[in-house]
Amino acid sequence: MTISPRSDRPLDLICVGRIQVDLYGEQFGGSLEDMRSFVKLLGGAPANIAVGASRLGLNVGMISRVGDEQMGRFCLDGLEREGIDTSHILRDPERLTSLALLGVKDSETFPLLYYRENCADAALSVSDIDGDYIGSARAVVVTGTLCANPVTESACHEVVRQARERDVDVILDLDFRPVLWGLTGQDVGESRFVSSRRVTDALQRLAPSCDLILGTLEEFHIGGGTEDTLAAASELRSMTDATMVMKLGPEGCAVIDGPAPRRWEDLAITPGFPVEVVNVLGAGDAFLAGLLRGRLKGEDWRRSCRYANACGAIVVTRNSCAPATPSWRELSAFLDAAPGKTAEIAESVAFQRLHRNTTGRRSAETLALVETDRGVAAPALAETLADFGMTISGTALPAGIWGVGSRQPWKALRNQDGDLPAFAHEVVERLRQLPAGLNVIAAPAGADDDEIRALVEIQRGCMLSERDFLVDITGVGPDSAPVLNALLAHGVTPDWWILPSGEAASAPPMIAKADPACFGVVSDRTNPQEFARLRESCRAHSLQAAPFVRPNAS
Ligand SMILES: Nc1ncnc2c1ncn2[C@@H]1O[C@H](COP(=O)(O)OP(=O)(O)O)[C@@H](O)[C@H]1O
Ligand SMILES: O=C(O)C[C@@H](O)[C@H](O)C(=O)COP(=O)(O)O
Repeated sequence: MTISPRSDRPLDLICVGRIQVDLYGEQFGGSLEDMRSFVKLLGGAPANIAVGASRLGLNVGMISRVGDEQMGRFCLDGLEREGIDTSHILRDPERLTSLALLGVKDSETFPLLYYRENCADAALSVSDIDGDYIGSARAVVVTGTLCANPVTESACHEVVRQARERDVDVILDLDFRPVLWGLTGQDVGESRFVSSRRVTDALQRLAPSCDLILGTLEEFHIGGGTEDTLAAASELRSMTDATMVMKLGPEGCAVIDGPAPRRWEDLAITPGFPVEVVNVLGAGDAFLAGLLRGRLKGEDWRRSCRYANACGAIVVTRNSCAPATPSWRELSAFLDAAPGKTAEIAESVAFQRLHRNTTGRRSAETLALVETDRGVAAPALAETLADFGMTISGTALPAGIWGVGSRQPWKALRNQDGDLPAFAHEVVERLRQLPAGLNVIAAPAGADDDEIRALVEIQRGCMLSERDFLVDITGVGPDSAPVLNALLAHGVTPDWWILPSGEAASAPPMIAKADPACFGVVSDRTNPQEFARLRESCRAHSLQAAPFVRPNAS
């Protein structure tokens, strides 16, 4: 694959093909029949690749279709929040967005059940392909599954034709899912290989037009039409000059840039990173994102393969696909780990927070905190606040909003039942049941043992339910610095700190030192000079500064 010098093009990459909702089983160790609850995530291999590449700093767009309904909007919204250009994803008024149900049955079985009958992305057709859009990118990714139906196969060939005409690199992820070709029963969607001449022929029609072809061993077998891996590579080589990359699971990967090797010993393998496997689904998509981050930013194959292996390894340690893919900061931290320490790093809380706080997050501009007292939250106000955090009492409020803390209720609650950590535990349970978009503010009275334990517990709950956690120490008295220090020292590391304006400017160095993944500081901006000092101090420590909004001030 040559690196296109056309860096003037607005997009680095366009991914073409399925966008779907992944419904991920939340219980480990059961079959899909026994699964009791599912979490809804963005999915579909090309969408996963797009998310991964965007998180690593590439400019990415997609060509596909989603249904013009709630699930389609969920996918578009997710892609947009990841910074992906969705201008060429059609909203199909007649078809539904596809779904996949996934789970972890045991350490080697990851059931996958597709709901794709007449789905929106399987109707992507030639007339949806805009040559100028393709020409705005340096590379396009197509996947073998596009060839599984005649409509998307024609669209795929049109993408490739337009790309060739416009000097855009063509990347083919062989991506073989036998069930999507009707080669297995619906109940074994996870099956990775069934020999089929029809599939081999379809992939071989694409191969000559590609610059880069990727696949697992099974995917090379189907692409080459033989289960002898080296013979398959040689067969593909006889019809394409593309660089070929073989994904080898935990072993890493191999690049075949010239003639196919005759012996295994001649394969140039870049070794993988040892990690504890939770779920292998999505590894290949993250792998390709990492590989492209390397190649499209001018790195050599060796380094690009290291990026790719690291991305794949990180994803297998997590129980999701697109949401699990790492940011550039995460990938860099993983690569900096001492040899033999990668498994430890991947599992550390600090690494998980770095992931959370460097992926798909809101910026200070969109974080508004409204100060309100207990009882003030009228339904209308509550509705406006649905997306933001509130300091409110621990009781249910109108419009389904439920928060934690506020100065006196925090204390009152402890006095009421005498056990603050137990209350915090209850909060964690409740958080799982609340809709996305509600964040949590806790306002401790100080930093005693009970409070610290409660804050750490709620922090864990926020992480699990993907909510921002804010700790408000504006009420702790005139000098909040010792409280801030004590909380940080005991592992209270919220996404945002809410600090009194007079002292806020001195806090960022302390926070950044103890918790480099912190998102920022929220403070009152009634004194513009103090707020400006805070902003400056935050900027110097890679933190954001966000203002309070007072309800009567807007
Ligand atoms: N168990 C593992 N340990 C470490 N890295 C892995 C593991 N499984 C996969 N990877 C990484 O992810 C890449 C893709 O995984 P693989 O299972 O080969 O492909 P796919 O997900 O497409 O089936 C591998 O080449 C490797 O870099
Ligand atoms: O696109 C699919 O086939 C399923 C995806 O939604 C899911 O995210 C996934 O399983 C991707 O896994 P991979 O093909 O193993 O990378």
